Amino acid sequence: MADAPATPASKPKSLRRKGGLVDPQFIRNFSIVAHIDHGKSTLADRLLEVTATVSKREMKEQLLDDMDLERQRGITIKARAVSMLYVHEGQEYELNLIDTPGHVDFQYEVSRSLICCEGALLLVDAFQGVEAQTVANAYNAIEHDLEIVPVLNKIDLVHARPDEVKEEIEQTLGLDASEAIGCSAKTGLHCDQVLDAVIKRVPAPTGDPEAPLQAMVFDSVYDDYRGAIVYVRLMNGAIRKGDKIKFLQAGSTHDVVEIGQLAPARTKRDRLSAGQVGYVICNIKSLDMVHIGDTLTAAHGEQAEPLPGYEEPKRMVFCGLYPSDGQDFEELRDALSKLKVNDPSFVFEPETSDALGFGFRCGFLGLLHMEIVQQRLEGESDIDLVQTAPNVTYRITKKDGEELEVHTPTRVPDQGEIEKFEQPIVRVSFVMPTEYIGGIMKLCADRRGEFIRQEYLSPTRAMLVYDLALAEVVYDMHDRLKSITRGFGTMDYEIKGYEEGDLVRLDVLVKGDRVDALSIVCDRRDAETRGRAVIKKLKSEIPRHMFEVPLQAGIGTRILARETISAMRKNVTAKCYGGDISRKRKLWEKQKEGKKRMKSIGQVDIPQKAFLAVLETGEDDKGK
Ligand SMILES: Nc1nc2c(ncn2[C@@H]2O[C@H](COP(=O)(O)OP(=O)(O)OP(=O)(O)O)[C@@H](O)[C@H]2O)c(=O)[nH]1
Repeated sequence: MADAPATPASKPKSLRRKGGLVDPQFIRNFSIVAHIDHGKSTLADRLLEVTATVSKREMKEQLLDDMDLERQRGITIKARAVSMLYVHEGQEYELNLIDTPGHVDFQYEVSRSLICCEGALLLVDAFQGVEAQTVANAYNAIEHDLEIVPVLNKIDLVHARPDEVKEEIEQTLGLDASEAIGCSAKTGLHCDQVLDAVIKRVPAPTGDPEAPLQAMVFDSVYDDYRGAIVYVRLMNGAIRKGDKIKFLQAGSTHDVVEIGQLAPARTKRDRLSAGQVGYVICNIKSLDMVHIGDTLTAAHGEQAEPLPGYEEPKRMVFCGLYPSDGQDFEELRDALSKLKVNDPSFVFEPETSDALGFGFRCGFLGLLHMEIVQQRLEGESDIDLVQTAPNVTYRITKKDGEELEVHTPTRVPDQGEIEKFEQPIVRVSFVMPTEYIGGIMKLCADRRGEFIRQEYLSPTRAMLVYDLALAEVVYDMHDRLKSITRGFGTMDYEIKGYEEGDLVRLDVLVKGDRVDALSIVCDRRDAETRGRAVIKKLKSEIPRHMFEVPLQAGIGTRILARETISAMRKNVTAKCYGGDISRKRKLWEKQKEGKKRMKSIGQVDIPQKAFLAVLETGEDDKGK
């Protein structure tokens, strides 16, 4: 367990130098990298408890995941930093745990957080073993030159297999796992050893507290009362309340109103110096002015060099969001603007669709990010939304030399005008029990994946690496992987770049009218199968009308698939014979509710679900 609290007789040596600056040699900055559900948040909670940063009574489960939504989904979305004091062999240390999001959509944030650390705990579930994100996150940490401390979690489980998992770590990552610490984040067993290992194995930061201020912005959150709260890691120099500071990338200068650390609540400090991690508040009224990865320095006097590599986060997935009721357009704009204040990586712009009216095209870092934004929208406003199917960003060079970045299939020019049609390609790693290798290979082959390599992690588990079009991955790759491997497979991907493809725009016509929200971009060779599948799905989703509704899919004027919804008079109250008017009313009410989620195109009512018909790949029809 933790060292006993200091008594006057055994007062630990302070980590401060004369003059009050914290001596960098007594600071350790580290993060925990892990595959989802391997216990990162639980371990973070335990470390806070062992260091008495939070008492058991105060300990709400998974303190670091403080957003409601994160708690619901059990996924750490935004990076956070907590400072803990810990006494090791009579010396006081400041341990800063920088929490990183584990999901690929937030890769840029992960990368910025890792720059702020000197070491990382590589947390692996001692039963599940190494998974796709374990590998991806570990490589990421190795690339950032971090000292990696392997930790096997959940050793309390009867089926834990620590020795095999150690071997998997050595085999896949080439790390020495002989001294890996076995712990249980749930019971607290050996969690103190984890902290001792952090102190012994993670190097101290090397910054100079006397040099000009240079700090990395690795996260920010928006607070309604205080404005933007900027999380920084000081590389060099010091910062005090009242200082004038400058963001080098954004070029803006501000007065520092408050500085402090998270312990884990915001705790004011007089100053922060090289090696430390904390927050800065400057009354900044919009998160748009704060860029993750930016460098903070002094506004006057000697300025520091910008830290390497600021990047705009890349939005790879787009979809349209439309209010079901056109009246709600302004309300939706307000809701989206409010969301953006807290999440600058999300973008939106107004767009009109013949089918859906006025709405917004929204850009996300990835599919999970999209889901999260939608859930927040639904949770925070009660606008009834229609969402179009997600698509990726294409690059098109036209014959007249014009270059376009296209976020929506409707904007794809006609085939005859296109010289070059490019799409994003990702490198995907799958980790799974060996018996499913065949299934995954088939899935990737069907999606025109390019095989890169296969590795055995242990006699029973393997890793497959493929290059695939991002468009093939964003739709349902994860779901298919889970179903093929009965839940035992995991995947992760990184963007490789753009490559030319044989792509076409496939249009859908409902009763002769092209429905722009139903257009998709796909590989020419898949167009017919996709077209058939979409039409078939639409047929099952669109209710019968009092007239025939022909459905067609095609490229340009060439029709590839056709179905017809036959006419019917729908009399839903017919079965309520007898005169019970209240039952009839209930049915009518229900119908009205259903109508709200519909869009009328021409004379045809299309339910919201039908707009997702474009996700149909037609693979099921091929007998898979
Ligand atoms: N038996 C056992 N269960 C554990 C242990 N540590 C974590 N768990 C459980 O594993 C599950 C996942 O733990 P989390 O801490 O939420 O995992 P995480 O890695 O933070 O997950 P994300 O935040 O989704 O990335 C929870 O149900 C925990 O209760 C452990 O040492 N032993």
